[in-house]
Amino acid sequence: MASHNAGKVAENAALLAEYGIGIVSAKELGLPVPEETETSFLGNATLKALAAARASRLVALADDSGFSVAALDGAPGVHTADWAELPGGGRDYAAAMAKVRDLAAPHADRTAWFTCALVLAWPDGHVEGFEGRAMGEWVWPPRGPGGFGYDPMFQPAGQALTFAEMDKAGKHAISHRANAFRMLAEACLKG
Ligand SMILES: O=c1nc[nH]c2c1ncn2[C@H]1C[C@H](O)[C@@H](COP(=O)(O)OP(=O)(O)OP(=O)(O)O)O1
Ligand SMILES: [Mg+2]
Repeated sequence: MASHNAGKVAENAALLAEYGIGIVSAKELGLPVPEETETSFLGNATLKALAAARASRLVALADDSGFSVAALDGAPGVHTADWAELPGGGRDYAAAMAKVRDLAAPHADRTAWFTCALVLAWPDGHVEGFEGRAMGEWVWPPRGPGGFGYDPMFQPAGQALTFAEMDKAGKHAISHRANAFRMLAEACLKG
């Protein structure tokens, strides 16, 4: 798993476990954190998957994902992690969520969504990519202890709970990550 984010690694591990596939993370293998220089989720996922596959000589799965607000023209989008980054290293998601809220609050439209691009890469350079979304609204104040990242400020369409208030199965039933994973499983894991 070409990721250094424990929340993501856990969610993808649970999705893969249903197919009897175990993972080792790039962090556990001591692989470097690649610079995410592309302008799309699929572009950055491809770059991360290829870097890990070539370095580990294993099939690698990368997950590039982010939070988007309609009133902010899709920001933070591919820069979602950057908005949480602290100058001295580490991340502050409470501050990142507050920044989104401050910029979005003047706008009546509260539409928001998560995107997840999953890319599988083989050591020979072959790649397969899939993108999923979860539509909903941003809410304030943030609610819930579960999930990770921006989950406490996202309420999926038709739901009363935020992603952070749902249990793992509840988030997986409708998440951007599970939606992308369903396509990946259909194309690469079944049969
Ligand atoms: O389900 C989610 N629920 C809440 N927040 C989420 C979710 N999925 C992604 N996110 C946030 C975390 C991070 O701020 C950014 C992804 O950034 P992104 O570069 O793809 O991941 P990352 O740097 O955390 O780990 P890595 O690149 O090593 O896989 O969006
Ligand atoms: Mg990243």
